[in-house]
Amino acid sequence: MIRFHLLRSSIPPSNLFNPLSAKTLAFSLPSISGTSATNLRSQMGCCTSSSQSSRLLFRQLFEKESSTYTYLLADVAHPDKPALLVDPVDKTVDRDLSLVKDLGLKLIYAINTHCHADHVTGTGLIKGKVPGVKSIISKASNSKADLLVEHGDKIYFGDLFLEVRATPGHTLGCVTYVTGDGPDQPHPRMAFTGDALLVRGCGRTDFQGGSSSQLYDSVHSQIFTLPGDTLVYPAHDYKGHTVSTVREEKLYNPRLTKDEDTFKNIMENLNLSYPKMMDIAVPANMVCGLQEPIGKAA
Ligand SMILES: N[C@@H](CCC(=O)N[C@@H](CSS)C(=O)NCC(=O)O)C(=O)O
Repeated sequence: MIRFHLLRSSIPPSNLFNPLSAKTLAFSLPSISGTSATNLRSQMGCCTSSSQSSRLLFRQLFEKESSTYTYLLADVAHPDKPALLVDPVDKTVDRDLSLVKDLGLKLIYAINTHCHADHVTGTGLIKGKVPGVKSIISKASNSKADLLVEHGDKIYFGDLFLEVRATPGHTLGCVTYVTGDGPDQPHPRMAFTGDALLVRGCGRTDFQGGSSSQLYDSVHSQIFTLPGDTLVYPAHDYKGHTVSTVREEKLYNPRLTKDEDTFKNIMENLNLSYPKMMDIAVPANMVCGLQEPIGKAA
């Protein structure tokens, strides 16, 4: 048996959020038995990530209709190779699960950065296809999931973890997941920013409880305070970018380098049309995604 746990502990509180009391949610899953996993272990120890960590396997995956990035992370130094997916999309679930299988990983979590408005999360489908996978979203999203996380929580997969940072503004429940700070954790750190911070952009703030003032504060207090070499991995890109760094965005982000009033003005004048899938995606994502492909669900 291997143990997976989500640890609720304090990280430096921001002026936005109350510090949390320590709480651990623990549960067990059967260990994987598989032979190919052992053979793959040594091959996967290097050259799989932009961050230097012998433990981390990292893949960035793309869904082209919604221009969404899904991220696969696993602790390949752990005997069970526990893995998680950040922001899976319903249309690419089979691709993602094939990769997990090929690499001999044990998927334990399907995580969302927020309740998406432009595509249906793959979380519900994944839970139907891989028994034991737990879905995760923020409590502040008011969505359903197996585990509802809050600012300061740590999501462990093997000996690696993601820290939860509340970054509301695009939606009320947006969070950024940041790899741990410690000698055995990936270096540089990696921030999965969802729609809070995009490469040279940011998420819109005109629906789902969005607020440009809140987004400005979230990015400056929770993302721009990370080390400059922290890799920024967004949930979307519409221009072909794949990754940035905190240092780069602090210097060159055309919206967030401005003062707050200018930022608010920019956000009020984006004039974006509503996402085509919004009326389907938001209700589905409130329950962590449809259990059946679109059109077949009751
Ligand atoms: N045309 C797309 C939706 C594009 C869009 O609105 N993207 C969002 C993130 S998904 S809700 C956004 O925040 N964009 C910010 C920007 O500056 O582009 C569709 O119809 O799905």
